[in-house]
Amino acid sequence: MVRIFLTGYMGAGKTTLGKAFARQMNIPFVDLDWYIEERFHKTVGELFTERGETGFRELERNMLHEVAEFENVVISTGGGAPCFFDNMDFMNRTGKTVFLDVHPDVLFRRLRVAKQQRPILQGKEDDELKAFIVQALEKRAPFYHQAQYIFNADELEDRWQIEASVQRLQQLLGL
Ligand SMILES: Nc1ncnc2c1ncn2[C@@H]1O[C@H](COP(=O)(O)OP(=O)(O)O)[C@@H](O)[C@H]1O
Ligand SMILES: O=C(O)C1=C[C@@H](OP(=O)(O)O)[C@@H](O)[C@H](O)C1
Ligand SMILES: [Mg+2]
Repeated sequence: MVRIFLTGYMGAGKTTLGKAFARQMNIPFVDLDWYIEERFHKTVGELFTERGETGFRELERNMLHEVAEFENVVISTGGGAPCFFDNMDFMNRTGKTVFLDVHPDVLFRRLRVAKQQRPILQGKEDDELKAFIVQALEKRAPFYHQAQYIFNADELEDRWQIEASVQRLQQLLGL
């Protein structure tokens, strides 16, 4: 039985790599944000607005516990999930955890064109976004570094890079 949790900052490629990796492994893929959106019939942005971040983090934890019941699955978590409650411990107990480590410059490049869907980043100008990413990474690093595996995910820009990353991840996990 394999249960793999992909963690890392927004834009690290958890969703992109998780999906491709699950396909290669021929097992189901669950993206925690998508799971939440389907369960609640609302976007992550709407849930943030309605419940505030505190309310979102509570339901995120509950949904994490729900998806961790699945067997033979690749789960991409939201970037904040490992940093609240005992979520990181919980994931380490129930599966293999991977931190997708990406250079802040790469995160910035990816996120400046994809910040709209991410409530925490909305409305930030480039300079502010860059500084915000660097600061947030510093705060979150102690949580991310509790993962059992660290994987460099700087190169996910096209189909070939994604495929190469999938192979590398399989090797890292010995699968
Ligand atoms: N197929 C792709 N080709 C090029 N860039 C992509 C592709 N998929 C994702 N990206 C870029 O990589 C970023 C990270 O994607 P995503 O998987 O959503 O990260 P995460 O789930 O960790 O937040 C995206 O915001 C986008 O900029
Ligand atoms: O880092 C965060 O706090 C968040 C990351 C998002 O997921 P992605 O990392 O998949 O963008 C999503 O859960 C929410 O917008 C909050
Ligand atoms: Mg994602």
